[in-house]
Amino acid sequence: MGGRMGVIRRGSDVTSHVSASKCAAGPPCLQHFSVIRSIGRGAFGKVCIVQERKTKKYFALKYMNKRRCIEKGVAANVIRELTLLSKISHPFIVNLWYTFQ
Ligand SMILES: Nc1ncnc2c1ncn2[C@@H]1O[C@H](COP(=O)(O)OP(=O)(O)OP(=O)(O)O)[C@@H](O)[C@H]1O
Repeated sequence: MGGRMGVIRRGSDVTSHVSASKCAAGPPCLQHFSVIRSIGRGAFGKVCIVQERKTKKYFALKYMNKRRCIEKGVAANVIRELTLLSKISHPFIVNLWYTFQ
């Protein structure tokens, strides 16, 4: 997905996610998921439910336009959020499962 990055989260109400043959065994990428439907929108990204082709589990995928984040001066904030989420495990905070771009 050129110019965009995806963040895979697993939320309390969205639990479960592919494998396009070429990258089935590789690192997570958009081709590993089927997009089900849009569920939300934030200041710099959109969120949709996706299903992992291999496991059939559903996740919330947040995707954003990298150029727009840079132009608006929020890239550092996005990276800070990702860094924090990757270290946090709490029942009241969405868990970060994968990131890719
Ligand atoms: N894991 C999730 N499960 C269900 N819905 C979600 C999940 N993550 C995000 N959403 C929905 O998508 C919306 C946008 O989320 P997003 O994280 O992009 O923005 P935000 O945190 O609300 O605001 P900001 O853009 O300022 O960070 C949320 O308000 C929520 O409705």
